[in-house]
Amino acid sequence: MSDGERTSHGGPFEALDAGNEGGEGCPCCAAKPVNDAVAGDKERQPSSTADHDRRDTTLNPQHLGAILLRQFFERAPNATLLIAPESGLVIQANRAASALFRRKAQTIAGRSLAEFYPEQMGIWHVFTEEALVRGHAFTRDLTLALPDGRPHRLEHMAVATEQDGEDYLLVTITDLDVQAQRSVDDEANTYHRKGLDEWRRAERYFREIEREHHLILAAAGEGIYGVNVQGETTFVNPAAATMLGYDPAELIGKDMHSVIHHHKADGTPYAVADCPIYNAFKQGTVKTVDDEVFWGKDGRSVRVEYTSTPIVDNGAMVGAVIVFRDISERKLNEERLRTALADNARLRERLEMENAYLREEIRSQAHHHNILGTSDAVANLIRQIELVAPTDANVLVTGESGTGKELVAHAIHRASARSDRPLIRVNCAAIPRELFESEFFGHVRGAFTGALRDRVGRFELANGGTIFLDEVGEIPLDLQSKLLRVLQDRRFERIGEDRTREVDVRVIAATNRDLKQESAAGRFREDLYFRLNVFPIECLPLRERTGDIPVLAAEFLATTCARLNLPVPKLTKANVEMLRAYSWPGNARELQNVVERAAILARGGKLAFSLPETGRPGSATETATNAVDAAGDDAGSILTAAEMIALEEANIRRALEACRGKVSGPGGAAELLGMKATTLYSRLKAMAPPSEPPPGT
Ligand SMILES: Nc1ncnc2c1ncn2[C@@H]1O[C@H](COP(=O)(O)OP(=O)(O)OP(=O)(O)O)[C@@H](O)[C@H]1O
Repeated sequence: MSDGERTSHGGPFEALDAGNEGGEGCPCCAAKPVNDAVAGDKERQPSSTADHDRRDTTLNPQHLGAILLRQFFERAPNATLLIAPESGLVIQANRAASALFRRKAQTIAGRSLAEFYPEQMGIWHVFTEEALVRGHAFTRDLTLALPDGRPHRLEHMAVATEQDGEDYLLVTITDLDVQAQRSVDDEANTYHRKGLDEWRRAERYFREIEREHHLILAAAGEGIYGVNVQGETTFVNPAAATMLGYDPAELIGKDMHSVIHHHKADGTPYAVADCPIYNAFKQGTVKTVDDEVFWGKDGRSVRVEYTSTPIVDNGAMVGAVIVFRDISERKLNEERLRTALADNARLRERLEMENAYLREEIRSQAHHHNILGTSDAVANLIRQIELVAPTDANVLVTGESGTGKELVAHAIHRASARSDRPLIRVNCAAIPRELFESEFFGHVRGAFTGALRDRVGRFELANGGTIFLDEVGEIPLDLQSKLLRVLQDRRFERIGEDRTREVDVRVIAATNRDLKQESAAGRFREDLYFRLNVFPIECLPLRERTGDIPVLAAEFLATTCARLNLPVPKLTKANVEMLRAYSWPGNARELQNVVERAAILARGGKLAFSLPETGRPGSATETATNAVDAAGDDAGSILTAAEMIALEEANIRRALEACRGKVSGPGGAAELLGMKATTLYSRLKAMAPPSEPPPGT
């Protein structure tokens, strides 16, 4: 069969094609246009059957349908063949088929399938049979012999129909590679679209976050600014700008250190190299500074605390963010509080001191009277006091208990240039060993258990005045060295405090011990002894200056009666002699007690002294009493010093017997004798053993 014969083969579109080239003889050419779409093509030069069809203006619906079908066939994107299965000829091929077969459509129509599918006709038969039987079929077994020789993966799909007793197949050929590529492209498109959407969403999200961050930065009460690695400001929040009195625009891009951080609070220049903000990103560490100044636009300094945090981007340091707070108000309040607390502490100390002074004042009232006495001893004593008082020399007053040592200390202080400052007495015998240091030098709160608050020591209280260390021989050895230091250097520290305090104090010490002997025995530091004993004053016992007894007795009687509002009884010569005859182991204090008791017990203006029992017959005491009795109002027999000592010792022994050997405390011999326990102990030490009979017995 020739090409010309093959193209003349009829088919479903044959009626449309036959004799219609150029539109001649077309039954619908004279008809009116059916629609604008078809009419719209009129202007185009007809070049094909389809163009001719478009040019038609009057078509009946069947004709139109046929034309449209033909056009759809022509323009279908897949290669499509109209096949007569019985003859195995291609009746028509569309443009896509022409493209696939790499041949003009006209050269495909009318040709045998065997030309295009050589050696595959068996597959074709099976395929067409199936399509004819089932109405449709598809296969991927057929391949095309194309000029490029490239294997094409194809899918053939056939739909069967019948016309005028003839079977026809419409075979659509899909290039599977193209289809696969389309799927890939489509998938890629989908991904692309999705990615684009995702990206837009992320962009929106970040825009939102940035907006929120800006809002947060703007709303933050703290000043926040950022600097790049050159130290130039990259952003400033409104709070920072307001605190420093700038407009944010004035700070952006400027070297922040030289604008706001150029000097320290004391006015010295602040080198950039020392600036913690710069160091934050140079060293990659966060720096926190709790008290520095930033400088405002108007030149005023703003006290700030700030944190400089390095900003790292992709492993590289890109700058720092600085968050700061104006602490001027807080610092002011802290300073006010500190001042208030210091004032409070000062006030408390002053009150404490005043309290101590007042207590001293009350206590020293007892010593307010002058040193009395007509004896040479008292005259000598007063001379010594007058001599030493104006100097600042330390004084060591020695003497038995009750001989007037404290009275001497007060007299020296009163007559000194320090008299307008207090005299502070410390009874060293009354301080528990562990409290010595605190008592002397004070302590700070928490220095030891029970130190609930700061305490001023006695040395500090006496500053500018005099400290009277009564019973100085009782100071423990370990504290003696500290005492020596304050005497030498005039410096000391409160317990628990590093601060060294200076003090200007005159020291008057008193003791009934023989400190020389004590230091020889290693119980008292020799250097301290010499330090204290710059000017020694000895107070003689009353028994060695009995001439003072009348004056003292009269004074004690007068002051007692005045104090107790009693009539003043007459102190007779006999009374005086009786008093002179007694050995007065308790010295003036004992005399004072005896006189006081007698004043209270006086009947009808007559004094009756109740002196301690004199002891056994023939004893020195008895002798003394008898001598006084015998003398009446006249001067009687006088006891010798040895007799007096014997009398005193006998008296002490009797007191010990009466108290069953108890020396100190309530009901002890010291109380009975009217002397201090420490004095009694030193007396006992000096006494002969009890087996030895006292002289004169
Ligand atoms: N010469 C004196 N003139 C007036 N009063 C005196 C005299 N001597 C002592 N007294 C009085 O005797 C009492 C004891 O005196 P003071 O306390 O001064 O003695 P002391 O030696 O310090 O005693 P102690 O060693 O027991 O502390 C005081 O009331 C004091 O006024």
